[in-house]
Amino acid sequence: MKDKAPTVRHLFRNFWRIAKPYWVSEDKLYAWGLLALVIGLSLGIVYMNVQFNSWNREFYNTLQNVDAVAFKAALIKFAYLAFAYIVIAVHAIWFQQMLEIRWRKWATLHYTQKWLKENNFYRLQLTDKDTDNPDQRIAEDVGQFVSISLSLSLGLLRSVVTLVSFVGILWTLSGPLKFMLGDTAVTIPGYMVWIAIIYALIGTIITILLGSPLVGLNFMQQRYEADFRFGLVRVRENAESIAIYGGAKDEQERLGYRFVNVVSNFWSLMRMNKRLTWFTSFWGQLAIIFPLIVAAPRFFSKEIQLGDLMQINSAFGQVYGALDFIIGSFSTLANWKAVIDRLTTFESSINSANALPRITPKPIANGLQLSNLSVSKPNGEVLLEQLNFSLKPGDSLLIRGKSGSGKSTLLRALAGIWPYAQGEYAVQSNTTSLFLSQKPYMPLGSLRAALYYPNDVQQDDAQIADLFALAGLSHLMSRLDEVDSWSHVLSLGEQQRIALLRAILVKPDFLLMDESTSALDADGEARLYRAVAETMKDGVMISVGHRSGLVEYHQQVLECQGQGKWALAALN
Ligand SMILES: Nc1ncnc2c1ncn2[C@@H]1O[C@H](COP(=O)(O)OP(=O)(O)OP(=O)(O)O)[C@@H](O)[C@H]1O
Repeated sequence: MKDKAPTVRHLFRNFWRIAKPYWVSEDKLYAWGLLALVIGLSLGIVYMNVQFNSWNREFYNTLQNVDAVAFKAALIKFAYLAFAYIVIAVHAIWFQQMLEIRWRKWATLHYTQKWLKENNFYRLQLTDKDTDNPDQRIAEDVGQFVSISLSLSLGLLRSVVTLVSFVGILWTLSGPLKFMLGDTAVTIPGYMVWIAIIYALIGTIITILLGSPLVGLNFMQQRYEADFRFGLVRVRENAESIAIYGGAKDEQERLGYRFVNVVSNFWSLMRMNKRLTWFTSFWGQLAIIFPLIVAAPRFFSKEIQLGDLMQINSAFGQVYGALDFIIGSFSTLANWKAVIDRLTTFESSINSANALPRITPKPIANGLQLSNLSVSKPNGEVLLEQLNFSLKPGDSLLIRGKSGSGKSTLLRALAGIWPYAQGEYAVQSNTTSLFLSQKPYMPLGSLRAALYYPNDVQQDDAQIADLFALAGLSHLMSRLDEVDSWSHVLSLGEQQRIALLRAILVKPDFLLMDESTSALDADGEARLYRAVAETMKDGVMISVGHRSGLVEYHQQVLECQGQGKWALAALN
């Protein structure tokens, strides 16, 4: 686990690297079209604000002139303006959210595919040093990235356009400020504009100084939250083992440690936010009254009317509001940077997982053939050195040896998922293979789906009934289409029997079994092995197992002797 946020110098380059795939994807016409629409509506809102601003002058002048007719007309005008504003504002949000969900949908699919592609999710566990909790990256960060990117960029655009529009208005309205500096007469044209800029600049600088620690703290908060959640998920997934060990107290402590991080980091966030809010609220409140104070002398000297004063006030508010955008969204900006950092790390972790070597099997006419294949641990320690053997359809091999000698790892290499292997591996092309591990995988869904996983479900109930009878699972026949969490409901032995039946139903060309009958009694194992061996009589069957009973179903044995050594012998 890393302890501090990575420093991403090229924030915008990283942003574009993450964002670009969508904006050049097959959805690009829709994406750019919606963006143009949202930009148009945002500009419409600025236009309406300009209208409201000049309405201010008209309206307040009717009050100063005590003109009831003009007052009524101004109210009617307000109703039109307000209606148009509401329609534009509603649709601006609507289309922005439409763009947001399309982009998120696309990006989530993109990341899920990238993560699942070519076993990257598995390889990530082997290489992963930087990326914690890929599930959170995909489920939360992608959504946040899209939503913050849109709101920030559109907010920025709106602020710039507001600024450009209202600086002109404020310049014209505010008039020059004239005063004497010693003997010299000084004139500052459009002085309210300068005041607004200085006011916002001071605010921004102080906010940046106060708010900068928020970037790192937000990053760490997300990480601690995810670590804590992961801890809870582990307890749920290993509920039985923890209960049997009586490990609840220990787990409570572990979860407590993880949650302490969540709480203490949150306190730091609170302190930073408090410091920041003291200032931003003070500055925001001052902004309401400040322009009135600064412009009041010209009102009292009758240079401007009440309407002008109010219009100046509203224009100052717009200019300051636009400049204030960065101030107000400082924590969002910090959050955005943190999300980009996390997605960038995730993306590069997937890339490095993807870049791990792959052993690409060469095609041969039939069976499989290993020539000088060496299998190692991730740290380079050799488990099996220069393996040479070949198996033809109808052959079967039993792999034995002491614990830790590399039996499972060899099966992983043969299944094509272990990256740390060198040498030649040739295999018949266009074949199907099935890997059964000691703890079979039961997908979420019906028992029937689990039985055929990962192939298409068939409806051959007569065959399933025969197989269930053979495996002693007839009591499950009536629950075939029931959806349940089968990995928790079924005993390990039952799950292993389901997995073996899967091999019979799927009838692969290559069957790799890693102690997949370890939880069965000797009789059950013999019955099922016989049926599996019969199914595999035209395929290749490779088993890892310790039990002597397994010898009967295999023709050859590979003894893994540790430190790279091995020996191959014929059985029977
Ligand atoms: N993902 C991994 N990362 C690091 N080391 C690993 C990984 N997987 C396996 N190893 C190491 O490789 C060695 C061989 O493991 P493997 O599971 O192949 O042994 P095995 O012979 O099948 O043992 P057992 O009979 O106990 O199942 C072990 O020392 C193990 O710690």
